[in-house]
Amino acid sequence: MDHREPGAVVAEGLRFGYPGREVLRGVDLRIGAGELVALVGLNGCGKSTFLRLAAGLLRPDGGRVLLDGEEVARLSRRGAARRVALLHQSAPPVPGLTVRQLVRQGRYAARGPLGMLRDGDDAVSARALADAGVADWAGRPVDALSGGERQRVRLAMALAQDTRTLLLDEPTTYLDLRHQLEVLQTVVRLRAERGLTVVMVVHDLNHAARFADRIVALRDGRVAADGKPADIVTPALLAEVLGVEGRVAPDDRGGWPVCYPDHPLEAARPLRNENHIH
Ligand SMILES: Nc1ncnc2c1ncn2[C@@H]1O[C@H](COP(=O)(O)OP(=O)(O)OP(=O)(O)O)[C@@H](O)[C@H]1O
Repeated sequence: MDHREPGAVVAEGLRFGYPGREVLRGVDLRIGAGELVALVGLNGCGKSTFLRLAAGLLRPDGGRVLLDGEEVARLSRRGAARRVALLHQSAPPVPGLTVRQLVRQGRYAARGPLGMLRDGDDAVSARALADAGVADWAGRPVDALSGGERQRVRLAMALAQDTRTLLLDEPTTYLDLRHQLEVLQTVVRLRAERGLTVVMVVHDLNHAARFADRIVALRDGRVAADGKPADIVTPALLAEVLGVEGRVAPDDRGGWPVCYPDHPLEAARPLRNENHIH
């Protein structure tokens, strides 16, 4: 795996804290170009913080993140936004702004120095609207859409950046089951068609196990487990990383592991091995 390839994401000894709260305590992770990785862990374990560091929106306190072999913290905002797009749960939309207008904002990094739209911008925006399944709402104000509809518009906005790397922070939040599957299948398809690298935070371990090539679990500010779903989705992962007692069995058609969570544990069980539980 060449970690200087376009699309590769590497974290080395990554540390970050908010005032009075240490969140990441040394994350080491190497994601090759074209991988589809699910990031899992308890609420507050630092998944969104990791994505924000990888997108260059936060600066590490220690260590670094490399995109295509270049240190993100040294890139300009625009330079980072040409390499990586982040879908996150952002602030409420500007009143009256239409879906088309919002999605075109995703093109800002690709524009010239005076913010001029370039040839092809409209085509890229239109393709992003179609890929996210929101083309029919292009003329509607974003603030008049439901939570689930807005979430798909956020996906379109991230796709409009047309980057090799996509970071998706809970892309299925607010979506009904059908649209959760539709978005995840779209992500899988785009990864296959365009060779995208995708890192997505998902809370549903069954979605992670079915759609991702690899699952990375964070706990206590570090990578607690990292591997193929079939290798690492076990009752131990449920107990030690997600704080749940449960069972795991292979899907009878696809073979991927399916979790049956039974009870929350009082606290996540101590890690059996300091580094990796698989
Ligand atoms: N802007 C901030 N200022 C201070 N603390 C913050 C800030 N953003 C996040 N935190 C804290 O940092 C920790 C990690 O937050 P983060 O959002 O990265 O977690 P997460 O794993 O994405 O959680 P969730 O699953 O709930 O989305 C949490 O304890 C959170 O309260």
